[in-house]
Amino acid sequence: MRTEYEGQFDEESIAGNWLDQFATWFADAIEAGLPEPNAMLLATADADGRPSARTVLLKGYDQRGFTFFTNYESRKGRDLAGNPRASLVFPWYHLHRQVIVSGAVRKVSREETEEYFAVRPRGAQLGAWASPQSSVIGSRADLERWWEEAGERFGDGPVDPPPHWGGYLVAPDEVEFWQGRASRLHDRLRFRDGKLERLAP
Ligand SMILES: Cc1cc2nc3c(=O)[nH]c(=O)nc-3n(C[C@H](O)[C@H](O)[C@H](O)COP(=O)(O)O)c2cc1C
Ligand code: PXP
Repeated sequence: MRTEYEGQFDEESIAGNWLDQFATWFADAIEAGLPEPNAMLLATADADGRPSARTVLLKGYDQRGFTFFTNYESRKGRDLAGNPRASLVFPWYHLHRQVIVSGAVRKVSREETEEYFAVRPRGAQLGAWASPQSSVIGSRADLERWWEEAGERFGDGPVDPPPHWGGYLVAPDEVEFWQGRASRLHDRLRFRDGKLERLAP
């Protein structure tokens, strides 16, 4: 398999900062009808440097960075407790683009978690209570029973976020915008320390 990439991206056309450039490319990804344009790979490492990666959904971004929500006691949550740094990759292959972020990670405020949790479908809210994310469990039936039990506990009332569930903010040290080009001579432009740098492909 071999795909030749086409595109052009240069110091003239890139925005003056990572945030504006990300907003432009994210809008392009949505406009292009990519499946789950807000899906991003999240790489973490534990305190011994053992890496792991998985997909999470971007739920917000602004000058501070990129936000996603998860279980704080999951593998990624444990990794981030011991080593609060991460890398994100937006894999927009159909556009021959990727955006790569790396930076420090911190939890968002409880208010921000509550605000987001409130707009999730009730089934997913109960799922957050039911699932001991990343733990080995006995069966699918156990999981469904825990979900039913959570539903019974909350009855018809609102479901609060579990204490072990919430958002993380990845505050970027660097953000790379990668545009595929012919002959593997891709464009790689990176914002770091407020400076724009070009990297070899
Ligand atoms: C498209 C997609 C989006 C996902 N989004 C999230 C998410 O936003 N938060 C989350 O906790 N898990 C999400 N998951 C599940 C994770 O990939 C992963 O299985 C889970 O978080 C457990 O990861 P861990 O054991 O490495 O902590 C998503 C999976 C896919 C395929
Ligand atoms: N938590 C889990 C386990 C998920 O699988 C996902 C998305 O697949 C999410 C959280 C985040 O998405 P949402 O808040 O839209 O359910």
